[in-house]
Amino acid sequence: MNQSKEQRILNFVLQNAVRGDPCSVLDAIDKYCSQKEWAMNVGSEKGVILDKTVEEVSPSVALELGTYCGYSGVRIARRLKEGARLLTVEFNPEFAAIAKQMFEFAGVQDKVRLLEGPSQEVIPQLKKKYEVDTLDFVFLDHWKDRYAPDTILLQECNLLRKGSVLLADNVIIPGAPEFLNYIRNNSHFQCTNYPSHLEYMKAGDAMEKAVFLG
Ligand SMILES: Cc1ncnc2c1ncn2[C@@H]1O[C@H](/C=C/CNC(=O)c2cc(-c3ccc(F)cc3)cc(O)c2O)[C@@H](O)[C@H]1O
Ligand SMILES: [Mg+2]
Repeated sequence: MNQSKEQRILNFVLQNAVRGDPCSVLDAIDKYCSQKEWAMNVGSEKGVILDKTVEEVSPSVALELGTYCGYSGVRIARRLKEGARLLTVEFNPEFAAIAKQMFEFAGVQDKVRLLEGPSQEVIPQLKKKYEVDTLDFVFLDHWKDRYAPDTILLQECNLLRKGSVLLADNVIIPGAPEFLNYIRNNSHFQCTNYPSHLEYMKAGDAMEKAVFLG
């Protein structure tokens, strides 16, 4: 059976990056996906916005929705302080297996826990099953029509506290209009838009940051 694109990305990392060096893993993925096969990693340009937000928040507990191959999970984990952890949610078993190998090769596996399943099932389990009190940072990069319902679910599950930061990818391409409409018209959130470009392309994209005001 011929390999998937995601398997080819992982193989390129295993053959071209340095084990235990997260930056070399990110560089290898960006090199492969800009030169060989496009893939929906947040990429290096929007990745800098993600880096800066993680550094600014300095989260103890971070959540990512939509692990895919693990690119943004590695990007976030490499910036986490000692003892901090990233919970990342992925419902596609093949992608989850790829991402786990990506985290191990990058050497961030002790900071990252991959939770397999749909976000709408995993989020209500975070407090009891995964011992989460509240989330300091949430990166939304899964199906775009899930951003709004999952933001509502996070609130219903009391997982956000005053100052929790949400960062959403792709609010221009593919777009998340329902999410933008919800979050920008909600007095409990302070929103900031960060214009950028679609990963590995010239087309315009943007990220949206939303700080929960409690
Ligand atoms: C409810 C639920 N629960 C758990 N895992 C879930 C989940 N919903 C999705 N997932 C998982 O997350 C990833 C999905 C990511 C979706 N991202 C995009 O669709 C995306 C698309 C583009 C894009 C831009 C221009 C184009 F022409 C084509 C595509 C760029 C991007 O950056 C994207 O993120 C994928 O790994 C999927 O299995
Ligand atoms: Mg994305």
